[in-house]
Amino acid sequence: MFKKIVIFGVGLIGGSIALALKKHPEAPHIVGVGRAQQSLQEALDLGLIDSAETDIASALHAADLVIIATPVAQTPAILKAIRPYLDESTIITDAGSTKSDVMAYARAELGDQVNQFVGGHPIAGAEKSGPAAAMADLYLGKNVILTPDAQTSNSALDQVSRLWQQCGAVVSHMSAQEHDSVFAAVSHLPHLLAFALVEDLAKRSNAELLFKFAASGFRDFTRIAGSHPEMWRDIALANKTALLSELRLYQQALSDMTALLEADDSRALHDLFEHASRARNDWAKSKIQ
Ligand SMILES: NC(=O)C1=CN([C@@H]2O[C@H](COP(=O)(O)OP(=O)(O)OC[C@H]3O[C@@H](n4cnc5c(N)ncnc54)[C@H](O)[C@@H]3O)[C@@H](O)[C@H]2O)C=CC1
Ligand SMILES: O=C(O)C(=O)Cc1ccc(O)cc1
Repeated sequence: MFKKIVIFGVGLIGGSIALALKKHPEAPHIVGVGRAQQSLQEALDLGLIDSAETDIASALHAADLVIIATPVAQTPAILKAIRPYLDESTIITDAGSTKSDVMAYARAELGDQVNQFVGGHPIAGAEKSGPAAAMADLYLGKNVILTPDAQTSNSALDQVSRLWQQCGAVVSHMSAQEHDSVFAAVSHLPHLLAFALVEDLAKRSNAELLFKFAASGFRDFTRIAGSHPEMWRDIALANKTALLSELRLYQQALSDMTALLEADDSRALHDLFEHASRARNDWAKSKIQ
């Protein structure tokens, strides 16, 4: 178990790591470093962290792990700021939703200490953000992807794996590039579609009427459009190439569906819905087991 952990960004993701670790008998001392004094104070009041620091040198003194859980575009500045205070055994990891950008930032900012960096991404979260949204059981049974490369130290990788296992998660490894192409399809694209649909309706002159009668299907499809704007701006820009390719595939799927509807192709529409419905139900069943 780590003895002193510094978390940059004590919101939903960083705060949930802190709460999960606090359930262990030998819980580490957890220091929070934040951008907004108010949310750091909230994290202290909620008992997510043991102390709050604004001074990076004191925050990092004798720290054995640094976790970056901020929007991904904050990563290079944080790595630059901590570099002078890292000793040779301090491990650095992150929880960002994109990984090629983060791995490149680590190579650019950490120099010969890049082997101490382990890229990570918990596949668990919510449309809610901030310290008050943190949950001790957020990671129970959930996947965490780590993206080691040829330079990553095995010992750092093992220790970060164990940290996530202590939070109840199931750890897998992938290259950063594979990670970004998988999550462009199953996470980043759906979030953009939800934002696009809500925005399209919200801009219409009869938006009030539309929202008044929208029901559970709309709620399910658009829940994630309530997510944090800065976080999603950063994810979209960081994973732009993979996301643009998913958007093009989706546009083609919409064009194909439009053509079927225009042609009143009842049989093809039914087959498409049947195939998609079976795939969705099989996926949901496989998640319950
Ligand atoms: N929300 C989700 O469901 C998931 C989010 N992630 C990733 O985790 C990261 C954090 O997301 P959340 O916890 O949801 O966001 P959040 O908004 O709940 O928390 C982020 C915290 O970082 C702080 N912050 C921002 N810039 C900072 C800086 N330069 N230095 C120190 N603190 C700073 C903010 O004040 C905030 O308290 C993001 O990179 C996101 O892509 C990963 C998996 C799931
Ligand atoms: O709210 C939801 O259902 C999510 O999908 C949360 C989420 C958001 C970003 C991630 O990188 C991983 C999980």
